[in-house]
This record gives sequence, C-alpha cells and structure tokens, in this order.
Amino acid sequence: PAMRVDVVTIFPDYLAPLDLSLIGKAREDGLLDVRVHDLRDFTHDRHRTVDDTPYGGGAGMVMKPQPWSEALDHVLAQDNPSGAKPRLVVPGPGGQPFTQALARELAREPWLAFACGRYEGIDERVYDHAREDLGLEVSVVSLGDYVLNGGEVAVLAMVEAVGRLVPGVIGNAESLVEESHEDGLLEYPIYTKPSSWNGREVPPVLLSGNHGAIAEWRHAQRLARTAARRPDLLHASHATDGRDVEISA
Ligand SMILES: NCc1ccc(-c2ccccc2)nc1
Repeated sequence: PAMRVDVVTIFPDYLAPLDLSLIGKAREDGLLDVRVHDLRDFTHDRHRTVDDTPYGGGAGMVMKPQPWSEALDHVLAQDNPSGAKPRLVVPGPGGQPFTQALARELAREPWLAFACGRYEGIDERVYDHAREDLGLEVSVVSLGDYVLNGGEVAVLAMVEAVGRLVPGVIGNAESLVEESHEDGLLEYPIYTKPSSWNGREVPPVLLSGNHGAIAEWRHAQRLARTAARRPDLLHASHATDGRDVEISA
C-alpha cells in the first residue's frame, strides 16, 4: 500500500525535486503518493495574504491561522472517504530532533502531512486546532540547531529520509544496512578500483579476502570515527578493545 504524503507550502516549486529520481520513481511505481498544496489557494483576499504582524510586537511576520485551517481541511477531505487521519509534521528549529529512528517511525505511517512554515512561523492556534479539533497527532521536528527561511528544505530532507525507508522504494542495489546512524556508529571508510591511485593504496586487509579480518577492521574504523567525530553517539555498548586505530580526519 502506498504511503501518502501531503505538503502545504507557499513555495510549491520548492518541492519540485520530489519529482526527480528515487522519490519520483517511487511515485510512478505507486509506492509514494506525494501531493503539494499552495497555501495561498486557501486565501480569499485579492493579495492572497498568508501573514500578518505579531501580537505582542517583535520583528517579522506570523502566518495567519485561517489559511492553514482551510488547507488542512482540504488535505483531510481529499480522496479520503474513510476519514483517516494523517500524522502532521511541522519542521521548525524548536522541534524534537529528526533522527534515523524518527525517520523509521515515520516510514511506518500510512499518511504524512507536512506543514512548511515561513516568516517567524505559524500562529500557535493552528497547532492547537490540529490537535484538539482535527484530532491529528502533531510533531514539530528539527533537522538541527540552525534557522532556515522556511520549512521547505527541511521537508525535502525528511521526505527523502523517510521515503527511502518505505519498502520497495530502494532497490536491493542501494543497501539500507550498515549506514551511519543505522546502529549508532558512523560508517567505515570505503574504497573502489584502482587499488593504487595517486600514490595512495587501498588498505591491504580489504584485498586479503579474509572476511573476518575485514569485518574486524571495519568495525574498528567505525568505532574510531565515531569516537573522533561524534563522541555523543558512543555509549557503553560500544566498548572498544583499547587498541588505537589510525583514521582520516
Ligand atoms: N531545523 C531546521 C529548520 C527547519 C525549519 C525552519 C523554519 C524557519 C522559518 C520558518 C519556519 C521553519 N528552520 C530551520
């Protein structure tokens, strides 16, 4: 069964990359049903106004609640005779961290709706309305502690991270296992032909055919890389054997 993904944004063209390559093919194959909605289609004034000044003062503008309410009503009503509900995901710098674990969780949902904020964000009553009146589960999700100009770029990243986990989207060619963050360690260095390039050799163990030694070397590299670059990811279960391992920066 396809996963349905709705995205509401004032910049629908920003989501055009979802028509390309992997996600695009998954859409053709009917594995992903991605629909992009222009928030301005749910305004009724001549200027298609979606924002206004913040109560309480402060810089910037706030997204008005009414267009969002009508956009969400449209999403919920479109091709939805059973009255099913999507999980609403709102990218924002103040959200819970987006992790591979959350991507896996979202990949199990039959229907996701993404709300792309712009300006300083969306009127808080939209979140309350979605939860209390529309009965939606609403998750505010952050891709990292930095501020973008809007949620569209974050949605592209999340749809790619989640979409590729939907069964059938990734062929067997692209392996899904042993990826960074799949089991909490960063990935090991990888090499391909030629074995000698630019005066630089591929680590001999990888040409040895000794699969036990290769697996050992790779695990040691993952531990060392994680210790060097992401010590926050290391925990007790990743006990090293104490031997030092040379790694690239
Ligand atoms: N964590 C990345 C991220 C996601 C969304 C936004 C954002 C900025 C302005 C308005 C609405 C959302 N910023 C950063």
